[in-house]
Amino acid sequence: MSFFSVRRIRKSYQKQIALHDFSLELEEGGQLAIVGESGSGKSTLLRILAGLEKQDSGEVFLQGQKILNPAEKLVAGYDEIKLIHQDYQLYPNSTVAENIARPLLLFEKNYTKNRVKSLLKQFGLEKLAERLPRQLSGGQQQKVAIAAAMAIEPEVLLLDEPFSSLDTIQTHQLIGELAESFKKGKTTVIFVTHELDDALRLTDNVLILQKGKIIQHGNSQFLCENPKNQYVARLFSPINSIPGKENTYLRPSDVKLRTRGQLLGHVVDSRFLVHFNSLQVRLKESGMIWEVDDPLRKYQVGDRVYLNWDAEKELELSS
Ligand SMILES: Nc1ncnc2c1ncn2[C@@H]1O[C@H](COP(=O)(O)OP(=O)(O)OP(=O)(O)O)[C@@H](O)[C@H]1O
Repeated sequence: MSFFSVRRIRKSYQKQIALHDFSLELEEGGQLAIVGESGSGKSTLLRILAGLEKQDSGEVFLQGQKILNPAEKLVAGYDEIKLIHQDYQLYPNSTVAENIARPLLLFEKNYTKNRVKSLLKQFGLEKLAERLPRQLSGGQQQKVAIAAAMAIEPEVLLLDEPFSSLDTIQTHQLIGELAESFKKGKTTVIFVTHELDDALRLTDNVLILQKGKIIQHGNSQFLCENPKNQYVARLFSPINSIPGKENTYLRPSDVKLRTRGQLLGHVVDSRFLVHFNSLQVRLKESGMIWEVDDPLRKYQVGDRVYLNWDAEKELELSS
């Protein structure tokens, strides 16, 4: 049996199925990102994994020990499994160091002092130790919340989109920093998010959840090259439907712009992006709009272009 083992979890709310037969194995120190759209069952799953919500069937084991749900245990939850979400509250009148020390109140003083010192270092919070939460940025507050959750050295850390209040730049920076500190501490982490980009900044081990079901599990290259359905494909880029070929699509980067060839169209819009111009091309025959990358920034609105591609780049995708 692996370190953290989730077997055939099912959960419904009234008639709504939130999770179908969810199973997972994770090794000690392993990291997994679960990507799913809103309502796909991510929060429900994490609450069940933490022993904070009762599943209809299925079991969770940590190091071979069964995680009991609230119907089976007097005090719900476990110190070994910490769940952090966006609304995690810091104590407003306690400093950063005191917030991190809070969960350690019953521990020996010297141990607490050393543990807080080591967490401040691990999370790069040493210079902020004496500040109050209101004197910190949103990202710094999140880091303190995560450091406090790790004070009692949980075996598993569950992160439920804890960064949604931050902007993209802050989120990416924070995830990068956390990824480093998790590696140092060898923490087993499950991170749920609806943003693939955020997931990949933490780990290349990604599981895609849709309507409570596991759709695909793999690394980013595998998922990008072999998407199981349109949702997985669209996590990486927009996709263009090929006229006359049902369920067959092309990524904008796989379309070649030429002066003659397969499909004729006109550029109707062009946007400057960092590595290429992104063109909107109206296809002459079907009237469809395709999104196409123009890496040489050659084409302008109004230009006539032929769109070509290699057959092996075609993606056959169910909805
Ligand atoms: N307490 C509840 N009572 C009834 N239905 C619920 C309850 N909690 C969740 N659901 C439903 O279960 C499904 C999964 O919800 P869940 O919150 O787990 O999804 P999620 O992927 O975390 O969504 P989000 O990204 O929006 O937080 C949704 O259809 C939701 O409406």
